Amino acid sequence: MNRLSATNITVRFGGLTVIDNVDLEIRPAEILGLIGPNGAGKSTFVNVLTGFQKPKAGAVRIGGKDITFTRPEHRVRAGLVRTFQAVRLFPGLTVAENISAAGLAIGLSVSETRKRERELVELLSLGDWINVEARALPYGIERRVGIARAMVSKPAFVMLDEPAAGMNEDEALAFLAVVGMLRERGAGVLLIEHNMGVVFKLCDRVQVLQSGRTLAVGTPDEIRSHSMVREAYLGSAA
Ligand SMILES: Nc1ncnc2c1ncn2[C@@H]1O[C@H](COP(=O)(O)OP(=O)(O)OP(=O)(O)O)[C@@H](O)[C@H]1O
Repeated sequence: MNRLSATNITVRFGGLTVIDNVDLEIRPAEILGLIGPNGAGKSTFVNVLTGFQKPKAGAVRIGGKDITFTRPEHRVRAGLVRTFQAVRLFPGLTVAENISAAGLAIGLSVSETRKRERELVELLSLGDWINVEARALPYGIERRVGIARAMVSKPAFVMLDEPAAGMNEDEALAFLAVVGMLRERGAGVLLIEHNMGVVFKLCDRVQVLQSGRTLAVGTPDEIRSHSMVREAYLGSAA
């Protein structure tokens, strides 16, 4: 089974160790929640997985193949994609054009791009929006188009860094359905999310980072009842 694995990852900024010897694994068709207080190192870790940050030590592998020092665009070709905290759509292009642009950018043919664009529009219920320019989209739809763009390459692993941030309740619920769909299609998903209700409902496993180290990893039930996690992070919210 092809897994995305990171072993013994260490990241330093100057003299500051931000990630300290952390292991993480994402399996196909699972959603792994990555949680922890502000500054715990979650975004930095995703940057290491996706190639935007070189680790000081450790290795990242997909299906055993070492990709630690490959560039982000190579990782996309290897099946690993991310969405960004800030949406990066072309404001003057329509939804359909934004999705197609992502397909053409990774070298798909025009006909294959069109085919995948239609599939994604259907899958993500974007039919009412295809001819709308990105600049005019409601926020939740904009984020969904961002996910459609990330999915054009049919990724095996998808990294979502606070994808529901700024969404209203309805948008967040619609979004959760989309993340579930990624899993149904067999993708391994890493989800950074501050809403613990969402994390515990959606994720198959949860990894807790604190000060750049793994405090705990387990099923939502295990994490909810983990005494150190409750003390350090969840407080009475659990
Ligand atoms: N480029 C950088 N240079 C120096 N320090 C950095 C850099 N990027 C992040 N840091 C520091 O690394 C630590 C981890 O930051 P990171 O953004 O990964 O945490 P996070 O868990 O994603 O936090 P949040 O939940 O607030 O997004 C913080 O102390 C942050 O200030």
